[in-house]
Amino acid sequence: MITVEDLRKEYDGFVAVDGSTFSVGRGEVFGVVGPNGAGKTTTLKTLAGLIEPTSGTVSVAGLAADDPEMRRNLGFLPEESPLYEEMTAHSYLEFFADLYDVPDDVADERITEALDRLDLEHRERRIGDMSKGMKRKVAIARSLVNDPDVLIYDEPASGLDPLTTNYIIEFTEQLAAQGKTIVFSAHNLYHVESICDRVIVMNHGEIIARGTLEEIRREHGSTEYHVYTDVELDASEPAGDDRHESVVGDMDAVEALRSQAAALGGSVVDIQTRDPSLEDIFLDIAGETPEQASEGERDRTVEAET
Ligand SMILES: Nc1ncnc2c1ncn2[C@@H]1O[C@H](COP(=O)(O)OP(=O)(O)OP(=O)(O)O)[C@@H](O)[C@H]1O
Repeated sequence: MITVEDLRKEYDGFVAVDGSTFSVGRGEVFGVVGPNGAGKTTTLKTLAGLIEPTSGTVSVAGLAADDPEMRRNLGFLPEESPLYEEMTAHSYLEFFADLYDVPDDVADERITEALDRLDLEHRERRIGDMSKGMKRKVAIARSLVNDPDVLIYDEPASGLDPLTTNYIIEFTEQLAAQGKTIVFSAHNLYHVESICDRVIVMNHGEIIARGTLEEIRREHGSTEYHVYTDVELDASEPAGDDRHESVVGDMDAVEALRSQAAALGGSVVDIQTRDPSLEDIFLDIAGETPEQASEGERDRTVEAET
């Protein structure tokens, strides 16, 4: 559905995206993950035809990203959505449906359905008086007025309270189940873990890992074993109910803990495995946490500006 080949974007000599190649299949939920400044927004805006690449190609459903026909079949949710503060959600969405030449009756039905599904309360309020979460829901509804096959969402759940965040993530899942192709970016890796089929992990403009989460997990990061004993061990931490928790990285170490507990007259009462999170994986690949990478990005930007 989407093909990106050797995409590069420079801003006055500053390389924001450096040779990205990836493809997204029809009906897939594809995550673009990375810390601040990694190049996610630049990548997404290029997919949406809003930024012209310095070099490389982007095609959506066989059309070039700047083809007007492609733009009609795409819904873009910017990271910060400028909304018309004086309008109500409904009139604002009608206005956009009109821009896409959606017939009034179809638009009305589509808008009501989207706002119902998004559970937007107080929809007759002027947008300027709405909360951040409500505004984001209006922006998401806006991305749907033309009933596009492809949705490009830049940080759809960033900066929202956990309840609204979950709502938006679940809604995105429903859109995928309906057959929409969705590309979305996130720096909070947790969101991606729950809904993406495949991801690319970006850092400093480059793709540093790609694949399904399982593939990436297999390749980077390792499973943790949380071993609970009824006696205190050398490196255990109290875990309530007279239990003690030790965290180790492989089964040999688990067996060593079992022997240690037995030597002290105790035993292992529970073992839980924990897969590495994408945060752990990022640290493994990039050698820094996403937060450290963001800091570095700021430094790099300052250097580039001076
Ligand atoms: N118009 C621009 N002019 C100059 N530099 C830019 C411009 N837009 C982005 N950049 C720089 O390009 C790099 C990538 O930015 P981009 O917005 O794509 O990253 P991001 O991963 O989306 O980050 P964030 O999560 O903070 O939005 C950053 O260092 C940014 O400062």
